[in-house]
Amino acid sequence: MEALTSLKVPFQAFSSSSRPRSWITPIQMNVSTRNPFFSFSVRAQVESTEGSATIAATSAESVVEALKVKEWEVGMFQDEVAASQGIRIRRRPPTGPPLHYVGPFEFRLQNEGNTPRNILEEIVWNKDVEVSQLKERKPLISLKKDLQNAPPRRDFIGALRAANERTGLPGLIAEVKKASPSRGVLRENFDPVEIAQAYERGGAACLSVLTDKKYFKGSFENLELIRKAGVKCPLLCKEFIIDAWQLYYARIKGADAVLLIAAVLPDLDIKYMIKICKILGLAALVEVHDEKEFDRVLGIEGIELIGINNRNLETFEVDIANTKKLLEGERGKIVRERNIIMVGESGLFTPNDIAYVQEAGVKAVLVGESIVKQNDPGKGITSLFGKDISLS
Ligand SMILES: O=P(O)(O)OC[C@@H](O)[C@@H](O)c1c[nH]c2ccccc12
Repeated sequence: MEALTSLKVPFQAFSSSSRPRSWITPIQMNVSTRNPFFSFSVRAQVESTEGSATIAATSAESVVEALKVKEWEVGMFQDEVAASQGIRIRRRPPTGPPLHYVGPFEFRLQNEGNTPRNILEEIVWNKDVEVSQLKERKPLISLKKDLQNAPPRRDFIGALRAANERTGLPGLIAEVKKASPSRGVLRENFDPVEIAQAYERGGAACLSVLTDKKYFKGSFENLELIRKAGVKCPLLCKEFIIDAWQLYYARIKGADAVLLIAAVLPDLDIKYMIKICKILGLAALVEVHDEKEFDRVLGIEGIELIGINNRNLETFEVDIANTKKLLEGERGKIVRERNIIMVGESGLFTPNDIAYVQEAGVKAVLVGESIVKQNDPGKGITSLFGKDISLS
């Protein structure tokens, strides 16, 4: 009997899954080559991004099978935790239980239908694949090294507060957005740097840069280009974040803030990511859409910036009354007591809209469509607020 604890083998090597989500560390391995048969037994610790467990097996096939079963069970457990918090978005398409799974029957039923239930779920499933491929090319260890060369961080929240005090209006986060799944292409002649500079001249406090390619025609290149062009407004990396690896990546590419979507992330993920953001010096804009998400987020310590999305990301319905509804009563009181900056997001087109969400209690707004569509996006800001809010 020999103990092998240093060997780490990606589970991917054994499974048909293309995502290296688990690792096996043999605890004990016993190989016998006595004739006429070759035999072995193994006890191993399985670690995955979702948890860990011990397995025992006596043949190569059963090791593979036991690993598949464990990985599947851990994934199921994660989905259950998310569902218990009211999260409807599943992180990955269900794969179905492994062939020899012996477990509660209802698990089998839950796995039926592996098409996404809505656009947000589709985006998240695609993002999961995209991020695991990026991670293979650039593991966290090498990203951490690149951190030294990341551009200096700027104070995203400070810029919003300052703008609010300077103008008496909500601080503007102006969005560099070429397209969206709900609206299609918003602007054909799209020069991200030109738009960013026009926003800055027009009086934006901060900018939001879409980096998702597939659904929003954005890119990390746009973020980098804007940062390198010398735009001083702090930058929000507008991405679907599902893995802490993306926080490091965003920081290296020049982001000063990131978006965390409560409809996608369970509480523990949000807590963990907020901690990493603090270490990296990134501000976190935590986005909610309904009361339940808002209450979950208010239960998490250390949150300074919360966005209320007026757009339902599952149905695309937009209603700016959502901001008002969520800030009424007790929730609004908690926000004021804790000095949390609230951001009104989406569907804001006119000075009346701005006044309406400001009255509801926001100190900042996030606006894309109405200003990015204008020939001169800087002038778009003036018409959005009904007055010139530029510094000059
Ligand atoms: O273009 P609008 O309606 O002004 O919306 C901007 C912004 O709120 C929206 O792009 C947004 C808010 N939360 C998101 C999450 C993912 C993608 C996009 C978004």
